[in-house]
Amino acid sequence: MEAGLEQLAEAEGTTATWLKKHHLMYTAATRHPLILSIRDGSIDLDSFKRWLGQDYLFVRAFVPFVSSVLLKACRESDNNSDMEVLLSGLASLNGEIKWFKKEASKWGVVLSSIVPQKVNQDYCRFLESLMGPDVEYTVAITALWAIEVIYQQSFAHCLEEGSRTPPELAETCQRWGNEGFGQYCQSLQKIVDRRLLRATDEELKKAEVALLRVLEHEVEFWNMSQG
Ligand SMILES: Cc1ncc(CNC=O)c(N)n1
Repeated sequence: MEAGLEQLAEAEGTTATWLKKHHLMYTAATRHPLILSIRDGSIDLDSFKRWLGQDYLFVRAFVPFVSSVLLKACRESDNNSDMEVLLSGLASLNGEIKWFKKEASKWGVVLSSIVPQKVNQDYCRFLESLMGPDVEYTVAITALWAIEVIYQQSFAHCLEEGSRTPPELAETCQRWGNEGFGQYCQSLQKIVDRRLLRATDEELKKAEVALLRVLEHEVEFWNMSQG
């Protein structure tokens, strides 16, 4: 039984093993009360607006982070297609920033006067800590995958059958819950698993720690938005 499970995990990749090992934290991040309240329609719209404003600032800080991972891929990757996956992710952030501006005006959220909260600053500082040339590509792309997959899993949950997501929030859920974004996350996960197969023990440890830090920051980010 034990060996069977381990073999399965190995066939699935290291990321799947880690998500099983840390499933409580993973569930805390992807099934947070704020997400569940979107899904059941009981969401407090002030929480949503707070999330919207703070997430806009986060995404602006996320652009240089994704660029730094792209730069590492160009320099360190053993596979040509990594660059294309990362470039598509970077390109989609252009539309995302435009979407935030449109969505903010729809809700009467004035983006120019949003002040980053401490939780958001801490998360952005964490991103910055992964941007230096001393951080391995494998570690940085593990964090990127984790950041993306948490949003994908969270918002896809709000689109599942039986969910009662308010129609005015459907577009938000679509943005990260759509199938194309799901495929992007899977592409990232495949890259991470491929890199982890060739990683040193030290890199493996650092990558797993990066995943855990992302999970913690994401839970804090939802908590902050909920107020
Ligand atoms: C806090 C947080 N985590 C992940 C994402 C998703 N990535 C890019 O949009 C996001 N927007 N915000």
